[in-house]
Amino acid sequence: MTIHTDTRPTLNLIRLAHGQSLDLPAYETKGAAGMDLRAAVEEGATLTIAPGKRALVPTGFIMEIPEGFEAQIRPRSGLAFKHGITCLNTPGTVDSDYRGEVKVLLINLGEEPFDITRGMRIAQMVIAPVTQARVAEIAEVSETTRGAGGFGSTGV
Ligand SMILES: O=c1ccn([C@H]2C[C@H](O)[C@@H](COP(=O)(O)OP(=O)(O)OP(=O)(O)O)O2)c(=O)[nH]1
Ligand SMILES: [Mg+2]
Repeated sequence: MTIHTDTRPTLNLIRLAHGQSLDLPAYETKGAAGMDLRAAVEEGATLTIAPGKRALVPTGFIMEIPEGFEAQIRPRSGLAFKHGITCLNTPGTVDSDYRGEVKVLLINLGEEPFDITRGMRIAQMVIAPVTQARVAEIAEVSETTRGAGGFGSTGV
């Protein structure tokens, strides 16, 4: 007998009033890393991002990320490639103790204005484990071959 147990962490989520009719964040394919996020702009309204401008786009939900995890808000490559639309703060960090509405900070790096309408899939959200470190102040750091070399020190 095979017992199938779903070991995935649970993302508890509440749809806000302006998110009620929207699909929940979802993995579009079986192996998708991210759940696509939908724009919770008003029905019939258009949020236009002019070239070079940015907008904080509501998703219409709040959530409880399980402790030990974070959510990363990342751009969708199709929007980036076709329209120059990306997340300004990518990857956006949603802390597990955040209880506000999840929002997506988009910027238009393209040459044309970009129109966002209700339900448009504007970004994706990856749930990932995080480690919190403790900080210990010390007098000296250990020696390594790299030392302080960085920013191209090994060649381009
Ligand atoms: O793309 C994002 C990034 C952040 N947030 C929310 C969740 C996150 O937990 C909170 C704070 O984000 P962050 O720590 O990146 O911003 P901050 O400028 O440091 O703000 P704060 O002082 O509130 O931490 O804002 C989003 O909804 N979307
Ligand atoms: Mg912060």
